[in-house]
Amino acid sequence: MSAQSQKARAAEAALEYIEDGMIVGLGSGSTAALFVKALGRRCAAGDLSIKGIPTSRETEQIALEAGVPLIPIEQADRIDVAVDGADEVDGGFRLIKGGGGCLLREKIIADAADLMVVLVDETKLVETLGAFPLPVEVDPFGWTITAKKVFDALRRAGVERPLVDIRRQGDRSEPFITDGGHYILDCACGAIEDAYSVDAELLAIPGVVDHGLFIDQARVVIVGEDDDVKVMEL
Ligand SMILES: O=C[C@H](O)[C@H](O)[C@H](O)COP(=O)(O)O
Repeated sequence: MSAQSQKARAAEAALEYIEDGMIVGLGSGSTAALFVKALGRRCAAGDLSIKGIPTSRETEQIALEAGVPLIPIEQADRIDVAVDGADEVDGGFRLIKGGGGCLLREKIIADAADLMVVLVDETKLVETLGAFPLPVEVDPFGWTITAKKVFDALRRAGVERPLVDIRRQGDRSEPFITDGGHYILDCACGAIEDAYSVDAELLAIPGVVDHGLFIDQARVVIVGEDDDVKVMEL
């Protein structure tokens, strides 16, 4: 069975965490999109009354098409649950996110939510984070200087040979621009043994806006399998 159907199974299972009246953070990426569509079906059927806050323009569009009622984040005094995908998940529910460049808004919403639920297919489960390049969101001003500092920071945090590369888009001549107007540096680390050090080192660099390591945020991980779903709670 394909990763796509595992993702769809996880997306359906996440509906168990959604109750009437909730404010729901809507993650980004292909797995979160399946959840948003499933949520839209429940709303359209009149089974659920919720308000969603999207973590990206793309998710906003998907939610509008799916019929999920949205509110601007400024109107929310709390977020009950954030449901999102991930690029990697380790045994301590630490994540790498940002493969689609949405990490900053995803982290703002996950941090504000009472509960973060992560949806993945089996391929995303890892023993050690870092095979997936860590996305680091940076201000465009001085990004070449920031990139050197990111390299040094990763070395200090124990990554032996980091490769730091700016993400490009389109014909690959232009830098990829996030919804917040920033650039992304993709940092091939191989293995991240000490996520806390990487987090602290990167956040100490002035040009770094945020990075794709989500530590101590996910409390529920739903893994879509071929014939089932595995729900893991911390
Ligand atoms: O920026 C993108 C997000 O962090 C996604 O949630 C992450 O990349 C996983 O995406 P997908 O579900 O498409 O694998």
